[in-house]
Amino acid sequence: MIAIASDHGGYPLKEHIKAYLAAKGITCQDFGTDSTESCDYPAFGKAAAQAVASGQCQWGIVICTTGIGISIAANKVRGIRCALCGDPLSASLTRRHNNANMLAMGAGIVGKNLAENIVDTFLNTQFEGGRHERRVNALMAIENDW
Ligand SMILES: O=C[C@H](O)[C@H](O)[C@H](O)COP(=O)(O)O
Repeated sequence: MIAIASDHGGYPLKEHIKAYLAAKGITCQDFGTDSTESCDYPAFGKAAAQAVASGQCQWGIVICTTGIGISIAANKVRGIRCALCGDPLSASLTRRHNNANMLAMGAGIVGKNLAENIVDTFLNTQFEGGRHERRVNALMAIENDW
């Protein structure tokens, strides 16, 4: 199960990715928004991130116009490593090195075909562990410093 969310700027791409994944038999739990009517991205990024952090969903995908605001929102939730990716190599490396559990994309930055490629790469790439595990552990420990 994949948590998916967007603001108005990401809504059309969210709907496209949902349909794309559904055609592959992958189900998304949609945390909104439900139209292109103007809304505020923090609540939607937070809702999808909480679903991932709680274990309700394995992965999260969040989309706004740039991908920046909604990725910041998701990364405010404890346990989340949300990577903003605009290309498949970044999607691959953030899974291999950062063990990212959420993907953010900018609907104004990537087209539908590129977004599909980024999503496929993200979902099909494994964490490498090793030296990266030490770094990810140190990254998450920052949450306990404050
Ligand atoms: O980081 C923020 C997102 O890209 C938003 O989608 C964007 O700021 C929305 O802007 P507007 O209200 O002008 O559509």
